[in-house]
Amino acid sequence: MGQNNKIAFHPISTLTGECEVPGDKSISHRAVIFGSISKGITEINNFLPGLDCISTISCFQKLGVEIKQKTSSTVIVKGVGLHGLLEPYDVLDVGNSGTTIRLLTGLLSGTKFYSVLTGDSSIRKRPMKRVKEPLQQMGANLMGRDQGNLAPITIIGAPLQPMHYHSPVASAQVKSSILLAGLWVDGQTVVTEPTKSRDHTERMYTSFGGSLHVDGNTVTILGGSPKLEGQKVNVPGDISSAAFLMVAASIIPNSEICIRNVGMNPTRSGIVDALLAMNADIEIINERKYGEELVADFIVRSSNLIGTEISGDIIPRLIDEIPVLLIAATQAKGKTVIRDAKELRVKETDRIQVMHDELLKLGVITIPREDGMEIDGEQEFTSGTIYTHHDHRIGMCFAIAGCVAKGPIFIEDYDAVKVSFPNFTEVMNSLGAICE
Ligand SMILES: O=C(O)C1=C[C@@H](OP(=O)(O)O)[C@@H](O)[C@H](O)C1
Ligand SMILES: C=C(OP(=O)(O)O)C(=O)O
Repeated sequence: MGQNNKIAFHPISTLTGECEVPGDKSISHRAVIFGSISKGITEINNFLPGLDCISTISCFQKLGVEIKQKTSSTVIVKGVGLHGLLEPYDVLDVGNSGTTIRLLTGLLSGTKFYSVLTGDSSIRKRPMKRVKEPLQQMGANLMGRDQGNLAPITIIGAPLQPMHYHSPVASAQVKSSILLAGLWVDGQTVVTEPTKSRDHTERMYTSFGGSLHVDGNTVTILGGSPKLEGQKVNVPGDISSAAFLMVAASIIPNSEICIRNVGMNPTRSGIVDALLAMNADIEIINERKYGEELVADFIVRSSNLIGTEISGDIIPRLIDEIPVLLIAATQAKGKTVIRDAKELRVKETDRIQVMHDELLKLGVITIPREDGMEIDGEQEFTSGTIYTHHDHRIGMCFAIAGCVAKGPIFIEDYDAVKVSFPNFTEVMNSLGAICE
């Protein structure tokens, strides 16, 4: 492990200032995807230059799309149209990105060519059955390890049929994978979810000129190779990245920060609701439309948090923020209970187990459950060393913990944060964090 792959976050007495977080990861992926399958130029501003989104760019370059990063966060895509994608000359490597592998499996299922998708050791453990089964029902010809349930996934493009899929999980990756496959279908593709998951695919498809119908938790798309046109996409700041700063300002005493231009899509804003339920001091100002999305500025001040229960329909609206909510819960008065969040077990890591194990290294006790966790508040972090298991969100959780610990927290494999928040250290430093 290189020297700069381990870092220490030290306790601090205040977090103050103004900042922005980088562009939304989910929206950045989709802007590259829709830009590639549209005709004409797509300009993406405030693109997230995180490793996951760079993986999406590199996959589409191998599929014959010209994509240039004018600056790290300004991307120009020369769209080739759905039928202009070319058989890739090599295996498509999605790196650490679950979104890329699930969405591309759907999109590539309807081509006329052969392609193979793989990724890092975490990706090769993550379930692909959730997209493989519905896509096979549509006629997709997919193979992979463990009877097609694990990457590497081989796709032999095939004609696809209309389908109404009732998804057992509320997953935007499953929904989007099927909808992207549905673009090839002569007829309707319908997806119904148990609870509504993030709807960035639906919003962006519409802004590129596609038409679909949303009725509650059901989305219907009329395929047959729609005519999509390149667009200018302005990506809002990622609320999942802002979540780390919101929790930090809430638990570090004497803090007041302003985070500008944060995405406030209602299918993503569960973190705000959960923190408000915990008595956080969050002021939401300048709420405004931002293309198809909503953004706002957040003022967050320190507060005396109280424990809460987080379960049910809110879970898909804050699934990636649960690890950092656990950090907030350690500093709250009373118990916090997380339920209905079994999905955490199939993310970059098993985030229930990893949070339990790494918190324990710092003297914080939790009770892991199959679908969540129980955690008592008013627990102190001792100084110590934790390991990210190459999960970006785990790394950032413990950076925040270090700010309120009794002594420094050392984070091994810290580079993982580059997956979604490449300038996390710089932003934290600008607000007064001490790390080295
Ligand atoms: O579609 C997306 O961009 C994402 C969907 C979510 O995963 P699931 O669809 O598996 O819930 C989320 O955890 C992931 O970070 C990004
Ligand atoms: C789960 C995540 O992403 P993905 O599924 O795209 O790897 C995440 O960013 O927390």
